[in-house]
Amino acid sequence: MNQTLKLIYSPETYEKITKSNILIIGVGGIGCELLKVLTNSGYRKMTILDLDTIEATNLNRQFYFRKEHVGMSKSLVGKESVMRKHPDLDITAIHGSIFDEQYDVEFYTQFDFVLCALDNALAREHLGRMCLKSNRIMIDAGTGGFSGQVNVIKRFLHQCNNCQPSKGAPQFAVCTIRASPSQPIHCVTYAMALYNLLFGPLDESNVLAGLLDLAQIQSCDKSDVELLKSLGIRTFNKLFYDEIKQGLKGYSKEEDANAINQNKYPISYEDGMQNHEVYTNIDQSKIDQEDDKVQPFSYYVDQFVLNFVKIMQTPGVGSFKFDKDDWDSVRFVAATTNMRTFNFTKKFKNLDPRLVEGDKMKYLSVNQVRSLGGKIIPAIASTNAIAAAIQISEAQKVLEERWGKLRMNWIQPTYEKIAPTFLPEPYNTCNHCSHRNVYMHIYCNFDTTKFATVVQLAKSFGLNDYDICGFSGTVYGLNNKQMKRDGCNERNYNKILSKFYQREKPYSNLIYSIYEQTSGKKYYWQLGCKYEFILMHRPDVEIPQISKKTQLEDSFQQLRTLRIQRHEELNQMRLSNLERFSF
Ligand SMILES: Nc1ncnc2c1ncn2[C@@H]1O[C@H](COP(=O)(O)OP(=O)(O)OP(=O)(O)O)[C@@H](O)[C@H]1O
Ligand SMILES: [Zn+2]
Repeated sequence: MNQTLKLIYSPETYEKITKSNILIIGVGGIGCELLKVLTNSGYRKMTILDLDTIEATNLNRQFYFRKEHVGMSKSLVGKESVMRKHPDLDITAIHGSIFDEQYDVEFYTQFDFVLCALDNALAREHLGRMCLKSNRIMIDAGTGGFSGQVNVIKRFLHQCNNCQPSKGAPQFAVCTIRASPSQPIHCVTYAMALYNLLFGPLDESNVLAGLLDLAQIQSCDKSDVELLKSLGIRTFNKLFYDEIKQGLKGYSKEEDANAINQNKYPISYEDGMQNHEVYTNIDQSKIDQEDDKVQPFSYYVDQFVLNFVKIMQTPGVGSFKFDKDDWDSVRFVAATTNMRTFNFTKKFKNLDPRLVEGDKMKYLSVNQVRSLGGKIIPAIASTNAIAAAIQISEAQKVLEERWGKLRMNWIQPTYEKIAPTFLPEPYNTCNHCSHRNVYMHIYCNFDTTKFATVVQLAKSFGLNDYDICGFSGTVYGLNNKQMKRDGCNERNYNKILSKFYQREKPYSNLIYSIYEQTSGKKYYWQLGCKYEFILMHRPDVEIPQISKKTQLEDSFQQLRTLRIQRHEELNQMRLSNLERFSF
């Protein structure tokens, strides 16, 4: 036993630490700090997962990465760097997204707990749900500037991140031109850096430095509008067509380049302008109001070049910095943001952006871009270090099973302190983590009951849109398009329930859940508008039995009331969310 650690931990705790197997999601600012502290605190076995590659902008605080690593996988380089110092550790590095299907409930159950070091709400929510489903404790951290928060979620004990929809405008850590932008904010950051590069002073640290031949752009005759326009078009094609087509610079690893290639869509100025007539009706005298709307795609293609010309002709060009009160710069940045979004929009089908509803990435209006651009705040390395240290101290409580000692911790710059507070209990109508979401228990013999019986049962409850889920995912989805298309429903209909659990006999605590969904739309599901029935294995019960039969009517009454309340809340929330973002 390491002598220093012996002074810190009791022998029992030390043993638990050395034997634990943990999952770390995100190897960014907080993730690197976590790795450092964990590996110096006796933890030996861990899996680290990150989807991204290293950017030049990460180097100032993500200290496991060096200049020569730019373009390489964060998790793989992270592992290599740590193992150089601690060669005997057992670290698995995964270059992938937690949204990937293979990271199912079964994947999570191999770990003792999960440390979350993510930078976006969508991924965090997903992780939260997976931890709830797999009954794994999630220790989550987030920072923004000098503020931060560390939160612990143990199922049924603490509020989950669906309990209360987040209020207030989110802020973003200094972001970055990410190799694979997954949120509008990443595209906005790129666009702002591009503005500063093209029209600002020479700045070696600009993350896009070296991307364009600036000498040619800056030395051109600014009174020649036609020349400026052709330069604008050439710049457009270079950025959004050539660069994207070639594969991103710095991708040394072949598989990275391939993975990215599949999700990239080059767009040339000429193609982008194809539907140009769509927007010629826009009343230029009401351009301010037009800035509130998401315009057709070609509008932004045109705006890129128009504003390029305009800015190039503005006296003082060469010393500009993105300013959210300067409308030419805002419109240029909005146009760039949307082009970049196009480049990385995965399911793009049509030039009209309004047809890509439901896609994670959508186009933004000029005003939305302006508002996002104003909210970017810098990432501070020491805040990340504090957050990671708190996470690890909470982790120790988890291993020691001191549940009552777990805390929500606020890092508050104003008061120069870390404020631990009690973790709130589950919101009693939360359909994800509250006990109340389990409205009924149904006992049946998994070895004899078929999914057909469960389907009949669900029908008799009056459910008309539901999924039956086992530990490792959906087995039967009544309206699940993919399951229907792949013939899964048909195939599974006559199978017995134990079919999906055969590796795990005896199945004493295995369950299936029936989730009712009030709408197939993703945001409803995310906000918890679903009702849950739990099927449990009882070898002696041949005909499925409902455990709380007498409360059946009550349960439905509750469901109905909840449904009405939820719909009202949802509608309000959805509207205000949609106004802010178009995720
Ligand atoms: N779905 C996901 N799956 C896996 N990792 C993710 C996912 N979403 C985000 N991440 C990772 O979480 C990490 C968050 O780290 P951090 O907040 O430091 O962001 P960053 O992109 O490295 O830096 P910046 O502050 O410049 O945005 C990133 O490395 C990012 O790749
Ligand atoms: Zn909850």
